[in-house]
Amino acid sequence: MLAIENVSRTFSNGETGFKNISLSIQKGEIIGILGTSGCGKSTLLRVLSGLDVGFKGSVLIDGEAVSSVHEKIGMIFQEPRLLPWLKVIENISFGLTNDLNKHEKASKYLESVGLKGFENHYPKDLSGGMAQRVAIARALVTAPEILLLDEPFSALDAFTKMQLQDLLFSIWKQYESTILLVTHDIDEALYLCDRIVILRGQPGMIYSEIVIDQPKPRARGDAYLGQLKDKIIHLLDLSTSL
Ligand SMILES: Nc1ncnc2c1ncn2[C@@H]1O[C@H](COP(=O)(O)OP(=O)(O)OP(=O)(O)O)[C@@H](O)[C@H]1O
Repeated sequence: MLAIENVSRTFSNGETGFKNISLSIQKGEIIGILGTSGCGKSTLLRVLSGLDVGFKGSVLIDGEAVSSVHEKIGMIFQEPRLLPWLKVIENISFGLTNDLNKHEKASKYLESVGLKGFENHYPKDLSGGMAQRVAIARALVTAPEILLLDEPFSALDAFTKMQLQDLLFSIWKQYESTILLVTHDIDEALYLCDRIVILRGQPGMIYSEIVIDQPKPRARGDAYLGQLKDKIIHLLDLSTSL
């Protein structure tokens, strides 16, 4: 379980990324974080990942405080961030320094993201969607219990995006990962998440939380999800009066 208790992050220049965030996330839950630009979503993920430890409050994984990068956490960013001089398989196994089975493990996750046969390609020879699949495999190879995703599909075309959303769903089913998904895409959050947390303000605070009590996999374009989308647009204060 991931417990976030009254966490705030203020930077040395006095800027506050977000404040007073408390959330309790159960194993296997998929939580969406939605909020307009600048409300602190990326800052929150950096804090949860252990990359940014200058926060107030507490972040606990299974009761243990996060105070540095944590082996139970895997992170996926908007861009794949692959090492261009390494082959696909080497990019995936990069974090498994002393693991004798690193090649086998990397091959397994390469296959789970649908890239069998691309082991020896270099990042420059991959499409954006393929590169992001490699980034997903690289995050999975250390078998993290919690996956933090920061707008992972926002740079991709609509079709690739849908394919990778389905890939994320199948990974969640297979590995029972706990997932925190920061996204600007309300449809994506409604398609994948059990709960959506809405941040508002600058600094961002939790404004609302919506539970999506619909079994997964869900149908894209479902009428009930459409109603929830309208509600979320309202909660985010995005609707314009014409
Ligand atoms: N290292 C930093 N130093 C100072 N201020 C920062 C730093 N990182 C983030 N901020 C500030 O914290 C606030 C939240 O930024 P953050 O990038 O987390 O927002 P976001 O919700 O992820 O935005 P977006 O949706 O545009 O990616 C912003 O006002 C930003 O300027």
